[in-house]
Amino acid sequence: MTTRIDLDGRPIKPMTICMIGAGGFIGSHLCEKLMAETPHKVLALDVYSDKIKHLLEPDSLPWVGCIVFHRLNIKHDSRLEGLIKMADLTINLAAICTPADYNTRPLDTIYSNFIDALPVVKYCSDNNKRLIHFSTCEVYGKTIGSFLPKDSPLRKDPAYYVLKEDTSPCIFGSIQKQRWSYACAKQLIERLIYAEGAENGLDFTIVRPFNWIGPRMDFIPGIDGPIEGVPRVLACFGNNLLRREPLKLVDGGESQRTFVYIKDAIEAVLLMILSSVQENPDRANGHIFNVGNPNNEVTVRQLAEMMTKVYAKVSGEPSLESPTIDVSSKEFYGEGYDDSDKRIPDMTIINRQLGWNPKTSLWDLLESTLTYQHRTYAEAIKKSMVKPIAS
Ligand SMILES: NC(=O)c1ccc[n+]([C@@H]2O[C@H](COP(=O)([O-])OP(=O)(O)OC[C@H]3O[C@@H](n4cnc5c(N)ncnc54)[C@H](O)[C@@H]3O)[C@@H](O)[C@H]2O)c1
Ligand SMILES: O=c1ccn([C@@H]2O[C@H](COP(=O)(O)OP(=O)(O)O[C@H]3OC[C@@H](O)[C@H](O)[C@H]3O)[C@@H](O)[C@H]2O)c(=O)[nH]1
Repeated sequence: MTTRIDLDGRPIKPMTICMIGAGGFIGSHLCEKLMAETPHKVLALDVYSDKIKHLLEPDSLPWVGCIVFHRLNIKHDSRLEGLIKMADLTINLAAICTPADYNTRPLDTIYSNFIDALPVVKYCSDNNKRLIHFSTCEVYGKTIGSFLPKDSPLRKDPAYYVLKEDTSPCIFGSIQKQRWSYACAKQLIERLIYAEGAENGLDFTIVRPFNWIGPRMDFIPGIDGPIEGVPRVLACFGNNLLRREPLKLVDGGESQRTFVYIKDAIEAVLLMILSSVQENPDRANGHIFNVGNPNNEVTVRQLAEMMTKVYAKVSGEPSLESPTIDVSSKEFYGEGYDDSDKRIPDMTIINRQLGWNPKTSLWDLLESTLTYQHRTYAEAIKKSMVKPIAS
C-alpha cells in the first residue's frame, strides 16, 4: 500500500466506512482503490459479492481484515443501523439504476431509490455520521435548450444546456413517461438529505455521476446476467460487438452523453472521503458535486461508431458491413420511455472544492474497457453460441 496523504499533506488517519452497494460497478472500483491506497476499513454491504470476490479471497491479500463483506438486503435487515453506527462514514450506492427498469418496474425503481434510502439517511442523521450519497445526473432531466426550436441559435449557447448543481432546474416529462420515476425518486432523496443537513445538521455530500463507464459495468446478457436483460449502453454495445450483431440505436442515436472513465471518477470520490478526515471538512460537506468529463461528449451514434472501431482493434476481428441498426424506443424499452437530450456537467464546484479534473479521453477509456470485455467474455460467448449437435 502506498501511503496516501490528505489534501493538506498529512498522513491519512484510518477510519471505518460502511459502503452500501459495495458489490456493484462503482462499489467494486471504490473498494479496490481504498484497499490499495488507504488505511481505511470497509464494511461492504450488498446482496452480491461477485465483483469484489478478488478483494475478499484469498486470505493472504495484503489488506486482509480491512474489508469485510456483509451479505444483506437493506430493504429488510435489522443489522443496517448497527453497521452504520460502527462506521465513521456511510457511502450509499445501492439502487436500481438501469433505464430498462425505470418504465417497466417503476414501483421497484421508486422504492429502491427513495424508500429504501430513507433509513440510511435517518440512521446517519440520528447517530451523527457523515453520509456520501450517490444520486445521478438524471436529476437534471432535459436541458432548457431542448425546448427551443430546432434551428434556434440559442441551442448553441452553453447557458441553455450546461448543467450546474446550484442553478439548473430539474426538468422531467409527464407522469405517464415513467422513465422519470428514477430521476424523481433520486431528486426527492437529495432534497431530504439537504433538508436533514439544514434542519438537523447532517454532514452530507451528494454525488451526481455523469455516465461513469469502465470494466465490470453491469453484465453481459446470457453470460453473467439474464439473457433477456437490458444493461446500460456500454454493456449493450459490448454484448452486440462480442456476438457480432449490429449495435441498436434507440430513436436514431441522437441523444448526447459525456462519458467519464471510472478510474478518474473514483479519484474524485476519494478526495471527498479524504476531506472528511482532515481539518477542513467543508471542502466536501454540504456540497452536491457533478462528477463527469465535459470533454468526452458524443451522440450515441458516435459512441457506437467509436466502439466498433476500438473493438476491431482490440479483438483483431473486422467490423460488420452494417455495424448499427435503428430501433424505436418503444420497441427497445417499451411504453413510457423518454430520454435526456444532452448532459454536460459544469465543473466549477468540484474544481474549486476538491481540485479534481478528469484525465482520460473517450478513445483511451473505450480501449481499456473493450480490452477487458474481450478478455473476460469472448470465449464464454463463443461457447454459448455453439449449438449442441442433435443426435
Ligand atoms: N454508473 C453510473 O454512471 C451512474 C450514473 C449515475 C448514478 N449512478 C448511481 O451510483 C450508484 C451505483 O451505481 P452502479 O453503476 O455501481 O450500479 P450497480 O447496479 O452496479 O451497483 C448498485 C449495487 O447496489 C446493490 N443493491 C441494490 N439494492 C440493494 C439493496 N436493497 N440492498 C443491498 N444492496 C443493494 C446491487 O446489488 C448492486 O451491487 C447508484 O446509486 C446509481 O444510481 C451511477
Ligand atoms: O443498446 C442501446 C442502449 C442504450 N441506448 C441509448 O444510449 C443512451 C445511454 O443509455 P444508458 O443505458 O447508458 O443510460 P442513460 O445515460 O440514459 O442513463 C443512465 O444515466 C445515469 C445513471 O443514473 C444511470 O446509470 C442511467 O440512468 C440512451 O439514449 C439510450 O436510449 C441505445 O441507443 N442502444
